[in-house]
Amino acid sequence: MWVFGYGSLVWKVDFPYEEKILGYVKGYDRRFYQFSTDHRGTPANPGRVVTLIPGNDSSKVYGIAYKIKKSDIETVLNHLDFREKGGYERKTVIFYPKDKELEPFEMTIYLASHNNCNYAGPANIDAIAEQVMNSVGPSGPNIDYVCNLATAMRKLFPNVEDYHLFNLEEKVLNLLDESKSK
Ligand SMILES: N[C@@H](CCC(=O)N[C@@H](CS)C(=O)NCC(=O)O)C(=O)O
Repeated sequence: MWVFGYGSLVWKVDFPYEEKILGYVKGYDRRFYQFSTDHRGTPANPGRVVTLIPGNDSSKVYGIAYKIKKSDIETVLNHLDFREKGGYERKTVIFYPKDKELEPFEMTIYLASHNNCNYAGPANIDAIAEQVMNSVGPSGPNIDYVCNLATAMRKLFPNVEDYHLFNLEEKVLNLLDESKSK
């Protein structure tokens, strides 16, 4: 079994896997449109984390496909179902390896759709940055989530642009600098 990571599963891999492949899924865009009340925020002060929203024919979301050993599947799925309990559901998508020698194949993805209870939806990027700056949850500050993802994506896919992610990272880091200079 394969699982696709496009958010915290890119930089926080707390489950066993036997192989990983870089690549992308088509027809989606990665957006900070999901409230996090159990990892990067609280019910009273939710943070914002990523999900995937329908994009256009040229949309691609890059990430990592992890191959789960047969004997680990039940344990890993139980673990990820709990970790992603804040509104994510398992879906099946086609994964396109970055290595064109490899054929596309089906795999599992955790996706928070627009009708889940924690769906935050679109917002002004400055408002999202403010929310990130002011949110912390059981897994740590929301700013760490944004910066860890941006850093990991730059390292793994140095030639891939993700304006939404890197613009948010820049806004959040600017707010951090301003708060330090006060
Ligand atoms: N399904 C996404 C993960 C989305 C996500 O980041 N989920 C949050 C739940 S709010 C998470 O696991 N956070 C762990 C953390 O913030 O440390 C992926 O494929 O990477």
